[in-house]
Amino acid sequence: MSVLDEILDGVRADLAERQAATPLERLKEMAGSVPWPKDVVAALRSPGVQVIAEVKRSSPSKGSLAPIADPASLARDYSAGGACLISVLTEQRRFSGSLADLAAVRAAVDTPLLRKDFVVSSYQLWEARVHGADAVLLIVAALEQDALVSLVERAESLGLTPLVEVHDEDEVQRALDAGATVIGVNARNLKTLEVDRGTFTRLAPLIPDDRIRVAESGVRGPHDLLAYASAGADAVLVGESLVRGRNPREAVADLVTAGAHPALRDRH
Ligand SMILES: O=C(O)c1ccccc1NCC(=O)[C@H](O)[C@H](O)COP(=O)(O)O
Repeated sequence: MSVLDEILDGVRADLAERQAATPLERLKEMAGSVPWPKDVVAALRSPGVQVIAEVKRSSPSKGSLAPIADPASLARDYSAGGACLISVLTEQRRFSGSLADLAAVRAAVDTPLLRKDFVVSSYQLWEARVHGADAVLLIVAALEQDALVSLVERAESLGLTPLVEVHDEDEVQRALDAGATVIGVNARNLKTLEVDRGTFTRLAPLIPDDRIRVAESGVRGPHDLLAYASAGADAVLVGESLVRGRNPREAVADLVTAGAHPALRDRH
């Protein structure tokens, strides 16, 4: 069984428990008292290469990365450093995240938030809304095409921006067919878990200029942001190097400064 299939099995089991505890109708009522999500597309279209900073405690590829006892405090650092979007991993079994992390980060910062999880059901979109997300990750490899199309539409109807993640040429086409505006190319191969930054260079030209291209994984510092930028990235998504570094605010600020270089402005 692949790592993705293993993760998805766990996600479905945990989801069934949450659905039993909180019926969808209750979630819908709760969403009524949560502010409408922020415009993530506009934020990502700001001049320069934008930085998406991730709250990531552990991962299947590296195991434990950082304890992150206070995700709200880390998010405040990311926000102070100039992150355009904060990604909060909510998957529990392999990434040690939770919806409580998302809610805590929501209460701490005004920066737009991405719920980073393995979304297989519209129930998870409602959860994302209720816990304060503005965007949700949809992984093409985890979804049949009709499910992808329906989740993109449902996310947008709830005001959530879908970040549609791809790993190869076929998945780029599926993301485009599903009408995705924001497309993330993940350099981490879901079968081997190895990072190959060349994946972005190969796939970015297949994504039209009117979409937003996000380079995900493998950013160790400003040099990687600049390399992704020269291959066409409008934004980079960064986890490990920020949570393992000594000063997340400065690390984000260094990336933001690199992304704001005059040569990288007016890219949209
Ligand atoms: O990080 C993993 O090991 C992983 C394994 C299987 C599916 C997804 C995985 N990571 C999710 C991500 O996409 C990254 O957290 C994100 O792109 C940040 O990457 P990095 O900066 O390299 O931590």
